[in-house]
Amino acid sequence: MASIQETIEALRDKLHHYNYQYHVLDNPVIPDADYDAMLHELIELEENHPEYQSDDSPTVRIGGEPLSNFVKVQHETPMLSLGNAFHDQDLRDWDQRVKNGTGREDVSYVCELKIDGLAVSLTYENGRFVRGATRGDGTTGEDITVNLKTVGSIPLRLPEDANLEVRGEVFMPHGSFQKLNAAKEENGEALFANPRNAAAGSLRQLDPKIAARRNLDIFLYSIANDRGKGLESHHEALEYMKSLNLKVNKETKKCASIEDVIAYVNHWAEERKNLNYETDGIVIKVDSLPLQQELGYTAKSPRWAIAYKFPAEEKMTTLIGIELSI
Ligand SMILES: CC(C)(CNC(=O)c1ccc(Oc2ccccc2)cc1)c1ccc2c(N)nc(N)nc2n1
Repeated sequence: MASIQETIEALRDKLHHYNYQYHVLDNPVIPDADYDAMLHELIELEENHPEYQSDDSPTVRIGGEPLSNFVKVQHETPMLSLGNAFHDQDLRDWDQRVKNGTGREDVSYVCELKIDGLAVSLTYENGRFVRGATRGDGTTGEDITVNLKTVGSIPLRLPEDANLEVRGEVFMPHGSFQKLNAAKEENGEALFANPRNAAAGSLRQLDPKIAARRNLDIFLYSIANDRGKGLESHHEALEYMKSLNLKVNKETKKCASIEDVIAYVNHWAEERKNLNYETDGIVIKVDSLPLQQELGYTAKSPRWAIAYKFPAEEKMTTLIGIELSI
């Protein structure tokens, strides 16, 4: 007969696994009703046995008590911004600067969709999610850990005791955005102008139970401190992140030349309308980490990365109002 503690631990492991399959692999392995039943069984067990409470239990995803304010967080590694490109030629000029800066002709790149959401930083200690923060001004952000714990695609524990900080973009998928605005319309409340504002507004809620209802999602795109992993390329870093159950966008692609990059950019300039989340460009990075180090940084952004910006679409105007809690 398993002890209460063994039962609780086994339930947690199973729920973490089902959560990963559903939110990261987009591959549900049990019906939602079964997941909910197991989650409520765990909630009850934890309530009756507070001595086994754990802050990386799947039950934290429903959100605890509201905060009175957000605590400021200093980023160990600054969250930098990106230089912009608007035309194919800008990308060729940047490629030439990269080649001049490294003395190499054979530079390969990684292309990533630029998600129109909110940049965040996630810190894992001994394989457990211990802190999540907004970008803020790049040096100081806000601790929104309790809200990020409600995002199903953010693992609360990793498959190994890794210590790392990763960066990514939290976003609200189109379907969730439409549902949220329909509910606000129903309640005569001000609508969100776009999914980015809806995601930012949801993460700025002091009550994590509201964030938990907003169906937020995340794509991770860099490791801020790959201590001791000895990774050679950005592509490897992304593979390592995937091996840790971290969600990396599947459209990310390695490109052998800037012409391949331009082909990828022009493909997604059209294709992005078929995605179920907003993008505002493509981020291109030199793949080799040693070449990234050689190129270094300007005051606010890396020389080894650039953002190709898609032309902004005209935005519909909406009433600006105080967001009540839905
Ligand atoms: C490339 C980087 C700017 C992240 N990298 C950093 O922020 C960063 C920060 C300090 C670094 O090293 C330093 C350490 C200490 C001091 C200065 C730099 C290295 C990278 C970036 C920014 C925005 C991105 C975005 N919206 N989408 C995708 N897909 N990728 C993105 N990538």
